[in-house]
Amino acid sequence: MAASGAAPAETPTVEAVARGEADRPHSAVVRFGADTPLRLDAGGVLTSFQVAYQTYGMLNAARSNAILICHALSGDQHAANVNPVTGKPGWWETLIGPGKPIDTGRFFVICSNVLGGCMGTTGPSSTAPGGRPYGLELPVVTIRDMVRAQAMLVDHLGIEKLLAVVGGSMGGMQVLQWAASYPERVFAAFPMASAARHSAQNIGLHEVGRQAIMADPDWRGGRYLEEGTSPRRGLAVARMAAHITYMSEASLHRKFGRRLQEREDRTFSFDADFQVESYLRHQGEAFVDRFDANSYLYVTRAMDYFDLAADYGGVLANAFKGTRTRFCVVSFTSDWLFPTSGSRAIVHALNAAGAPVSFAEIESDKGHDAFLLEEPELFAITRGFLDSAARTLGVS
Ligand SMILES: CC(=O)SCCNC(=O)CCNC(=O)[C@H](O)C(C)(C)COP(=O)(O)OP(=O)(O)OC[C@H]1O[C@@H](n2cnc3c(N)ncnc32)[C@H](O)[C@@H]1OP(=O)(O)O
Ligand SMILES: N[C@@H](CCO)C(=O)O
Repeated sequence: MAASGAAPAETPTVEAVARGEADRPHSAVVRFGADTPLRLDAGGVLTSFQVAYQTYGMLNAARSNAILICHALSGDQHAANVNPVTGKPGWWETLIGPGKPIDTGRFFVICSNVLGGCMGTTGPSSTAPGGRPYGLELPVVTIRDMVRAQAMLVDHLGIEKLLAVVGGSMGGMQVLQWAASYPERVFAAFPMASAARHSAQNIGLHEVGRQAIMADPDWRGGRYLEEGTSPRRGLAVARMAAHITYMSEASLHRKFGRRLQEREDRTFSFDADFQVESYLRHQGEAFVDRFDANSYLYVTRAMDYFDLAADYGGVLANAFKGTRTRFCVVSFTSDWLFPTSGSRAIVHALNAAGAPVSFAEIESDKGHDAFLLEEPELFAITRGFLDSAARTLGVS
C-alpha cells in the first residue's frame, strides 16, 4: 500500500510551494496493508497497521533536508503544533519552528506517533482485524519495531536519507536504533537524556507503574474498552510515580519545598496537604485524559527490552561498526533516570567504532525532563549540530 521513491501527493514539497500552498503543519495517517507487513521482534506480523504523523516545513527538491523527531514515552506526533487532545502547545515548540534550533523554515521535520501508542498509530486501543480493540492481543512491541514502522513512513514520504534523527529519553533510544539499523539512511544522530539500554532501576520503576494499572479493578485484564470501564486510578498513580523520576530533588524543592497547598496548617488527614502532593495528583489526572493505560504497558515494556548491545554480540560498539553517521550525545547533570554515565557509555562505544561524535553534559537542576524545558545550552548545541550537518550536505 505504501509507495516508495516518490513523495505522496499530500507531502508538502517544493512543488506544493509552487502551487501556493502554505508552509503549515501537516497532519496525516498512512495505512500499511498486507503487501507491506511489519514483522515484529516478538514474532508476530502486522499485516494491517497505520502510522499517524505530523510534518512541518517543506521537503526540498533534493529531498535532503528531512529531520525525524522521535518522541519519548508519553509524547506524540504533535511536537510543534497545538495538541488536538490537550489544546496545549506541542511538546517541543521551544525547539522546533521557524527560526528555532530545529528550523522549519529550512528543514522538513517529521514526527510520528510510535507503534503501541495511542494517538493514531496502531496500538492496543486500535481495532484489531476481528473488529474489537486489540487490548493485550497486540504483540509486545520493541524500540526496533517502532523504528521499522518509522522507516516505512520515511519510505512512504519518498525520503531515502534523513539529514538527522533527533530525540530524548525513549526518543533517544529510537535515534540509536535508527543509527544501528539504517546507518546509510541517517546522516546525523542526536540522542539526548537517553541510554543504549534500560537500567535495572528503570525497569523496576516501570514495573511499579504497570502493577498500579493492572491492580485497578477497572483494568479488566486489559479489556476495559470493551467493558466500558477505564483504569483511571491505576494509570494516574503510575504517572504520579513516574513524574517524580522526571524531576530532581532540586527542582521539586525549588517548585514546592514543604509548602502547604492553600491551607494554613496540616489537616491531620490524607488530603493533599502539601503542594507537591497536589501537583502530582494534577499530573496524574491530566495524564489519564490524554493517554491509554494499555499503551502505557506496551511503551514502557518497549523501553525495558531495549538493550542495543545485546543485538550485537554484547558489544555496543558493534552496533555502530563502520558507520558514517555523525553523532551528538547530550546528558543533563541532574538527570538521575538517564544519568550521564549512560551517555558516556554511548560515546565510548562510538569512539571504539571510530564514529564522529561530540558530547555535552549540560548543567541543569531540572532533572530528566530538562530536555523538554527552556535550556539555552541545549538550544545552542542543537542549532550548531544541525547547522553543521546541513552545511556539509549543502542544505541551504
Ligand atoms: C517527551 C515527549 O516526547 S512528550 C511528553 C512531554 N509532556 C509531558 O510529559 C507532560 C507532563 N509533563 C510536564 O508537564 C513536565 O513537567 C514538563 C517538563 C513537560 C513541563 O514542565 P513545567 O513547564 O515546569 O511545568 P510543571 O511541571 O510546573 O507543571 C505545570 C502544571 O502543574 C500545575 N501545578 C503547578 N503547581 C501545582 C499545585 N500546587 N497543585 C496542582 N497543580 C499544580 C500547573 O497548574 C500546570 O498545570 P497544566 O499543565 O495543566 O497547565
Ligand atoms: N516526561 C516525558 C519524558 C519521559 O522520559 C514523557 O512523559 O514522555
